[in-house]
Amino acid sequence: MAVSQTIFLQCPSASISPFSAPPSSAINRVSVKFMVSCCSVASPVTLVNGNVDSKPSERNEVRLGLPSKGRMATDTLELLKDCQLSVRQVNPRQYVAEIPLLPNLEVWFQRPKDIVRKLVSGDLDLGIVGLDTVSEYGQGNEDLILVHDALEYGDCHLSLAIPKYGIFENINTLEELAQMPQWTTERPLRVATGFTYLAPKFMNDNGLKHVTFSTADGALEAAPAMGIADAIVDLVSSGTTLRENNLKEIEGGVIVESQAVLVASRKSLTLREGVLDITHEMLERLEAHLRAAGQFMVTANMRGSSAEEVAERILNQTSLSGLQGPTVSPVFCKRDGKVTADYYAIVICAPKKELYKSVQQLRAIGGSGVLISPLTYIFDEETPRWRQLLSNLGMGF
Ligand SMILES: Nc1ncnc2c1ncn2[C@@H]1O[C@H](COP(=O)(O)OP(=O)(O)OP(=O)(O)O)[C@@H](O)[C@H]1O
Ligand SMILES: O=P(O)(O)OC[C@H]1O[C@H](OP(=O)(O)OP(=O)(O)O)[C@H](O)[C@@H]1O
Ligand SMILES: [Mg+2]
Repeated sequence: MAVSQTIFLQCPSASISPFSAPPSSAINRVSVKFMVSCCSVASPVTLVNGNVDSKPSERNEVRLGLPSKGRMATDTLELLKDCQLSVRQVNPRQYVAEIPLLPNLEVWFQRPKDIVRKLVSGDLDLGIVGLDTVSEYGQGNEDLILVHDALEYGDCHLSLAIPKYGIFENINTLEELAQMPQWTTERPLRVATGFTYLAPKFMNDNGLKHVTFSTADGALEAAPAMGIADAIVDLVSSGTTLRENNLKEIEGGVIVESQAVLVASRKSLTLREGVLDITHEMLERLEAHLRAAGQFMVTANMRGSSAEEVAERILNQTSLSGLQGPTVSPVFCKRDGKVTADYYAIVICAPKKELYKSVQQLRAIGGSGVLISPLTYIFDEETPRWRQLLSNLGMGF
């Protein structure tokens, strides 16, 4: 079923029509009508995202969408490489690639918003993008499932920001902004944003009544100083751009906390052969890698009278207890013709952040020859996210 959202663009600034979201489960193809009302005649144009056919596309390959450019692109390829899922791309302008370790998988490089649109239209099965993009372009569509919701890069948040000066000087919360007497039907709060779904929805959900929106593709932070808008809704990560443009965030103004996520189409997971298996392998590798990324493996030698005695010394130190306690093994040598163990080799995992503290504690209890090595994976028992995914798909047990 095709669903339409009508956006009215006016010149010189645009105002987005009252936000009306279709029931999310009903969307499998989103068509957008732009009513261009700055010209003398309003002319509706219907655009369709992705597959124009109503049948699911017949293909045997599983398709993964990865960001083709922007700040997510390199980090995504790096993460996959760290999971031994290196992407082989013949040249940077070729948009299809492969992951040799996952046969039957095609990688398609796309702009992040197009990845989400193509998941919804059924032209992709899996994708890696920011949660902000999933929320904005997925519009709550129930066909989109977050397989991994925290890939630990691309951190930012979508936030409402207002000037630090003028009538906003003493406004520090969303509630205070909403209660300002200035906003009326004739003179609404003007918000500039590229997030034309989430921003109106947020304002609506929070009871801000007199609001209009204008949209632009970038450098939104300039809009208040240019007199085009009173406030902006945009992504913030370090906060530098807001600061440099004399803008501030306010309490209650965060719309989405975002980072990179692995997202899939429910239909693909349940109906397309091979999607679930590839998703399982990707999820296992991602989880095992991300767990390992925060830890180092530490080995050391320690003099002792028995493995238990050495273990006890280690366990008495809070930052040395490892994942499931330390591994302690005797180091044998021959003395006076007798095989004995005066030393024990110990292996622990130490959080990267506490590495130096761990080394100091090891030394303090007699550790020597301390070796530190990076970890590639920590595979635990079945990942909780896999169980959650199966139960979400109605396949749980
Ligand atoms: N400081 C940041 N600003 C914007 N996005 C960020 C930031 N930090 C992380 N991200 C994440 O990176 C994603 C891609 O942003 P980026 O600006 O690189 O590409 P884009 O917005 O698709 O392209 P363009 O800005 O050229 O339109 C965002 O959707 C968001 O999830
Ligand atoms: O909090 P900060 O670390 O300063 O980052 C936030 C800025 O980064 C993004 O812009 P981008 O660099 O993508 O440029 P754009 O406006 O052209 O999209 C975003 O739209 C903000 O403007
Ligand atoms: Mg950008």
